Amino acid sequence: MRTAAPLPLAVHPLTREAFAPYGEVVEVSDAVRHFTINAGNTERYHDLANIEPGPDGRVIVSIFRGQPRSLPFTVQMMERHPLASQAFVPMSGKPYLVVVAPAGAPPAAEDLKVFLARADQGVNYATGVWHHPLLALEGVCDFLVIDRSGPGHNCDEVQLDRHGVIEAL
Ligand SMILES: NC(=O)N[C@@H](O)C(=O)O
Ligand code: NI
Repeated sequence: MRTAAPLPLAVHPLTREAFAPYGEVVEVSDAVRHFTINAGNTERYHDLANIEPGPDGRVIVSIFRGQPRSLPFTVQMMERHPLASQAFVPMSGKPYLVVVAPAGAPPAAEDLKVFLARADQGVNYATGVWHHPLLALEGVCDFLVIDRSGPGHNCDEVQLDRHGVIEAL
């Protein structure tokens, strides 16, 4: 059977509103609740992400050191964590790519949404949201990762029938 050519995927700027169907954006913003603490020294941007450890789960904090991806990048697979959320907060001062699809049935290439995240934006994938594994850019990058430790299977992977391709930023 002839395999369809990969579907070109547009790259969108990451905003809280656009990412809302997939989870939260962790960033400084006047649109989020914030207040001054520490005798005026510090501004607290409060409660930015819904961290869900899931049944019998424990929230853990890890660091992922990702090798940079090169463009064009072909999206061949997606994964989800059916039990818990997963957050990535960049630590290396570089942008990165986020590829997501709504929770539920395994996605087709047409369901994929690509965001370019700035170096000062983290993301929290809500439980079950399909996403591509870490897509670092420009160099080796560290990310603080907040996700789950606990019993049960918490990572489903699917191969896409039709691939997507991110040609350029
Ligand atoms: N496998 C693993 O912990 N990493 C993925 O979940 C990912 O989203 O990068
Ligand atoms: Ni993941």
